[in-house]
Amino acid sequence: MKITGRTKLIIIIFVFISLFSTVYFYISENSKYIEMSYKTFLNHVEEGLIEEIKLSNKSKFIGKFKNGNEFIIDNPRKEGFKEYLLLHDVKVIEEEISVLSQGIGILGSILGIGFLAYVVSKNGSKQIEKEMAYMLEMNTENNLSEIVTFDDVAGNEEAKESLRELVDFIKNPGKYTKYGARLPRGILLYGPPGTGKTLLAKAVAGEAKVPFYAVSGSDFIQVYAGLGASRIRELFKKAKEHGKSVIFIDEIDALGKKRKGTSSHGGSEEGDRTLNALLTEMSGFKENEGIIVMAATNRLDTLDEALLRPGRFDRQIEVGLPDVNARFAILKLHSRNKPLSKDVDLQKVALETIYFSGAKLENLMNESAMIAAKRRDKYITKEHINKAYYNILVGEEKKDRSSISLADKKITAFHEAGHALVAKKVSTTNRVTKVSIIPSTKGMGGFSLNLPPDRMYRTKKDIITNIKIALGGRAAEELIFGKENITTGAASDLQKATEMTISMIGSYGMDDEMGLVNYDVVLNSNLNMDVSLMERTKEILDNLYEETKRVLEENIYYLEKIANELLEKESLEEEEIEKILAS
Ligand SMILES: Nc1ncnc2c1ncn2[C@@H]1O[C@H](COP(=O)(O)OP(=O)(O)OP(=O)(O)O)[C@@H](O)[C@H]1O
Ligand SMILES: [Zn+2]
Repeated sequence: MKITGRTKLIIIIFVFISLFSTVYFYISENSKYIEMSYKTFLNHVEEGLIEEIKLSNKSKFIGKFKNGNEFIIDNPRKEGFKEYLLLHDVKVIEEEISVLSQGIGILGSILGIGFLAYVVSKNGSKQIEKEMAYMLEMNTENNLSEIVTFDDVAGNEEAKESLRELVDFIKNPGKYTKYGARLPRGILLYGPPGTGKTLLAKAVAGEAKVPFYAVSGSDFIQVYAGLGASRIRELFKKAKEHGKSVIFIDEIDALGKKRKGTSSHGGSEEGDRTLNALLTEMSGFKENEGIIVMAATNRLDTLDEALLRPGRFDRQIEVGLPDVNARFAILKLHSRNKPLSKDVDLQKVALETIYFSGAKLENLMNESAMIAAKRRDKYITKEHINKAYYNILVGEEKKDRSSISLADKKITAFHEAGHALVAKKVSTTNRVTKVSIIPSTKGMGGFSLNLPPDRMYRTKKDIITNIKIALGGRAAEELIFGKENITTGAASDLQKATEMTISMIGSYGMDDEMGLVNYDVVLNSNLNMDVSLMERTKEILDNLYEETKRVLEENIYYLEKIANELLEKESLEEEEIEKILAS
C-alpha cells in the first residue's frame, strides 16, 4: 500500500496521542501514591491504620491511610479479599472511575487506531480514485480538434507505408477477414527517442478516425498491487465498448523487460502482473473487431520475448533517425506557423543537423522562435536559429552524436561505401537496398543493407561472398586513410567474418585442407585439439581480405563516388546506388 507523506504525519500523530493518553493516565495515577508491598499492607490492615480501599480489577489499586496519605499496592486478586477488609473495618469502595480512567487510555488507543485506519483507507481510496480518474482522462487525448494525420509526420516513409495498410485494416476489417487474412493485433514501433513513434500511433488513429487510448508503461510501475492489471483490463474494456480503436502503450519496455534466469528476476512483480494482463487481453479480442494495440520502445533488445511472439506484437516497425531529406521536411513542417526571415535556408539547416531526431528539430525551431520573440524581432532569422542550435548542442552531453565530427562522418561514409561496393562487385545476384551513415537502432555508425538471393542452401561461394562483404568496410578504411588510421568501427564486422570462416571450414567441411572433420564434435569429445583450425581460419581470412582490397582498388572511382554522395545525402536508396555504378 502506498502511503502519502500527509498520511504518514497523521499516523505519527495518532500513535503518539494514543500512547500518550495511556502513559498519562498511568503516571498521573501512580506518582502521588506511596508504593507499598502487599505484605506491609496486610500488616497495616491488622494494625488498623487503613481507612479505605478503592477496589478495582486493575493490576494495582489505591487506598487511604487514616492519616490521609494515599498508597498503592498490587492487586492480589484473591477471593474473599473484600470480606477480609470489611472484617477489619476498612471501607471498601468498588471503583468505577478507576475502570473508566484505565478505559480512557485504551479507548484513546482504539479511537486513535480506528481513526487512523479510516484516514488511511480514505486516503488510499482517494489515491485509487485519482488513478481511476486518470484512466478516464485517457479518453480526452482523443480530442477532435487535435486529430493527427500522416501529413503531420514528415519523413519516416517506410513506417508510414506499412501503417497505411494498418489503417485500412481498421477501417475495413471485413475486407480482409473475408479472405481469411489475419488482422495484425499488436504493432511495435521501435527506434531512438523523439523519432515520432507516438506521433505515428496517433496518426494511425487519426487516419482511421477511431479513438486513441494511450498509456505509458512507466505509469504502471508504482501503483497499488493489482491496480496495474485492473487498469489494463479497464482500458481494454473501454476500447471494446467503443469498438474500433487504437490502444497505445508507450515505453512498453518498462512492463516487458527481458526476464533474466528465473521468472522472478528482472522487472518488477507488478510489471509482470500488468504484462500478463496485457497479453491476456490481447489474445482476448476478436480479430475483426478493429482494435489495434500499438506499443513503442527505444530498446527492442531488452524486450521480453513473450511480447514478440505471434499473435502479440508480431509486427515490428523501425522508426529511425531522419536523413537529410526527412530533416528538411520536418523543419518545414515545424516552421509552418512561424514567421521565417528570407535569409533562412532550411535545406542548409537540414544539412547541419545530422543525427537530430524529429523532436530535436522541433525543439530547434521552437527555441529559435523563442529567441526571436524575446528580442521582439519581426522574423526568425538565421542568427536566431544558429543561437538555438548552439544552445541545444551545449545543453547536451558531449557523447551525443549530433556533435559528431566531420572526420568521423567521412570514415563512416567510406566504411559503408566499402560494404556496399563489395556486395555489388563480388556477386551479381546481390542487391544493396540502402546505404546510410545515420546509425540504425541496431548498431553504431551507419549501415548497408544487402539482400542475398533467397535460397534454401548456401554454397561455399555464398559464404565467401558474405565474408568479403563483411571485410569491405575495414578494407575501404585502410585503402583510403592508410594502415595507421583504421578504426574500431569494424569490430562487429570482424566478428561476423571470423564466425563465418570457422563454420565454413569447421562445421560444413568446405575446406580441402581441413577436410570433412566437424570440429564441434572434436571439441565435445575431448580429443586433443590442435591449433590448425585457428591457423587455417587466419590464413583464409587474410587471403579474402587481400582479395577484397583488390576489388575496391579496382573500383576506387565508385568507392569515392558512393562515399561522397553519402556525405551529402546521408543515405542512398537502391536506385541511386545503381545509378552511380552505371556511371
Ligand atoms: N517525423 C516527424 N515529423 C514531424 N514531427 C516530428 C517527427 N518526429 C518527431 N516529431 C516531433 O517530436 C515530437 C515528439 O515525438 P514523439 O513523442 O512522437 O517521439 P517518440 O518517438 O514517441 O519519442 P519517445 O521515444 O521519446 O517517446 C512530436 O510531437 C513532433 O513534434
Ligand atoms: Zn562495417
